[in-house]
Amino acid sequence: MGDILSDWYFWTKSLHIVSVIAWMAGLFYLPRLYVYHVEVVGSGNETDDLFQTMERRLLKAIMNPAMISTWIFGLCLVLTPGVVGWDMIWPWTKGASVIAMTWFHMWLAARRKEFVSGSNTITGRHYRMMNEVPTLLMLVIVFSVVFKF
Ligand code: HEM
Repeated sequence: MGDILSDWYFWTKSLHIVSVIAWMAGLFYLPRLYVYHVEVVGSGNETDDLFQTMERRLLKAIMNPAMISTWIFGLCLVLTPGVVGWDMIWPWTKGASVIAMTWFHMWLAARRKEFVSGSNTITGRHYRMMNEVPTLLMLVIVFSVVFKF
């Protein structure tokens, strides 16, 4: 198993990074859609339906598969011999941040259901603030994997 993962290391890492790019694109864009949905569109009109369609497709067709493949290739990298040293700090800061990023994804998915039922109570300002969460986590993750402190 270890030998196979070592042979495939460059493939796994490339596919991990491609998946991360797709996931992050959605994590940055979906809260922006929510800001416009709350502040400009409102609920119970044709544009509301259009935004709900865009939000559903972004989450289901791009973000969910991208999150799953980021985790699969990321865990393959964790299992590749010599990649992670658990006595270092970086795997722990990265691990905590990817768990937080996954929580943020689930939080966005739960908010989408509120738009569907017309029961959203969160303000545009709150969504703007939440929009900074993936940026902060991305900084911790990238500095962790590159500096490997
Ligand atoms: C979802 C769970 C994740 C796991 C289990 C995971 C795990 C890993 C591991 C073990 C490596 C290998 C480091 C090496 O080859 O030395 C890696 C590389 C990398 N990860 Fe992740 N990762 C995850 C999510 C993320 C996320 C969300 C991002 C970006 C926001 C990210 C960005 C990167 C980058 C840029 C690299 C390449 C670093 C380099 O080669 O210098 N990962 N990941």
